[in-house]
Amino acid sequence: MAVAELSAPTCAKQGLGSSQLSYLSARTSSFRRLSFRPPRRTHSSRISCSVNQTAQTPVAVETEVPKSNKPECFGVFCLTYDLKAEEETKSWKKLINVAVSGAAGMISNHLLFKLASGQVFGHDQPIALKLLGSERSFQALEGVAMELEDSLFPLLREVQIGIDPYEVFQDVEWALLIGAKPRGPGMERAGLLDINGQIFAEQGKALNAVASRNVKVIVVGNPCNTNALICLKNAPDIPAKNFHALTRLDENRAKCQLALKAGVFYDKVSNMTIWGNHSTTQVPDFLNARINGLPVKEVITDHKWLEEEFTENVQKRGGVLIKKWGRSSAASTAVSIADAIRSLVTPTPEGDWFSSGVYTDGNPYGIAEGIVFSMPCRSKGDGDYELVKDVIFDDYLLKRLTKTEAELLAERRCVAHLIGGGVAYCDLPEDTMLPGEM
Ligand SMILES: NC(=O)C1=CN([C@@H]2O[C@H](COP(=O)(O)OP(=O)(O)OC[C@H]3O[C@@H](n4cnc5c(N)ncnc54)[C@H](OP(=O)(O)O)[C@@H]3O)[C@@H](O)[C@H]2O)C=CC1
Ligand SMILES: O=C([O-])CC(=O)C(=O)O
Repeated sequence: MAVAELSAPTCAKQGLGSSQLSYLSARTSSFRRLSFRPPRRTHSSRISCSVNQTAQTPVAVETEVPKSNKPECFGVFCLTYDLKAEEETKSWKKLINVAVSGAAGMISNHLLFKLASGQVFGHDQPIALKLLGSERSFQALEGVAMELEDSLFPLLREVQIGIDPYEVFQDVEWALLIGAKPRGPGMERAGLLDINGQIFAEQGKALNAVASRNVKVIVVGNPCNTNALICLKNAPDIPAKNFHALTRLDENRAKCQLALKAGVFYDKVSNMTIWGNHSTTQVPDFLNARINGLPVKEVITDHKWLEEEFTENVQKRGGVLIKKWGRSSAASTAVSIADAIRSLVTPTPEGDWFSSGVYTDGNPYGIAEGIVFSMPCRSKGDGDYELVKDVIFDDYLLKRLTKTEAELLAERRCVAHLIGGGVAYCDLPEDTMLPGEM
């Protein structure tokens, strides 16, 4: 049976019972997933919805809301408008589909509103948000969708909520994978890797089956490097290069610390690389970074501070913040996800670069292949990136790189069963920690 026959809700009247319809739809989806994969839809067949009712003419909205062809639209987003006609008149770009997992979580609560406002993809870029939650979070997800409705963002054309990645990831061009289980008391890191690994293996398979062939994936849920590795290994039809683990928050933290020490505003700090794992072995590279265009070591002459205090402050910033806040960084993480996306969709300023955790195959630095490792990247603004070649290394940096590389190789051994690598063997270094675990 086709998706539309099974669950397409006749869209509820605005504000009346729409969330119940969406909820039922999502619940049936989770059953359907066992035996059915929905066929891929083409972009040209999609009719989109709008919240900006004054700026356009609805196709037919009177007392009865027309039937939507979207099986899992939410509330006001089920109203049917002819986006194409409007796009032409307003010279907007083609609608993009962006999936967000863990959409009812804290980071998403900041990020979704940035995405919908146009701050991230641009003010001429209409967007469809596809929110992935779970049975556990479904009500909260409805609450998020209601807040998005009430925000009246002109660029937000669709909101879908669901619990089945095979439906939510349909045709997505960006997948922001934030949802992950936090490490609980007494839980071994190997246990965390395994539990979250299962989530990212399933999501990789779903992306492989239904997402755009050129989908860009940013993995935020921890441990994000190895989760990204699991995800890409389970999505063999999508270029491995398209997968990122978020280390932009670490880059931003490092810039802030250097600016503080040098007594300059943080926009004067550039060329900041975070190497390696998003963990306490990460390496904030003060050898190649610059302040006001000068090497950091020329501006900050206290090299002991750079090697010890600065490095540790960045590595452990997440943990310190958790102690203060009682929860992990959410707002600044959302900002850094926005930064990471913008760095891929706008050209990198001449001479500068940004950090991202990317697949190491073919890297020019001699880092082991087959892992996801944060490295310096530059983009032409087309969603793709190149690794930066003109970086230098010294003994201190090389020693640190070896340590974070060893940690990622150990994490990879631990999840071998999830990446087609045979039997898992977990021998993680004892001091392996997420930034938030300090
Ligand atoms: N890379 C980085 O720089 C950073 C990464 N992080 C990581 O981002 C992730 C999300 O953080 P945040 O939004 O603050 O977390 P929240 O706890 O607010 O939300 C996490 C979401 O993950 C989902 N989840 C998936 N599986 C489970 C599970 N088994 N148990 C509980 N929740 C689960 C839940 O959504 P649902 O029920 O819908 O699945 C939940 O809403 C975490 O892994 C965190 O460590 C945080 C800061 C920085
Ligand atoms: O460990 C966490 O959840 C928080 C985290 O990654 C960070 O703050 O960098």
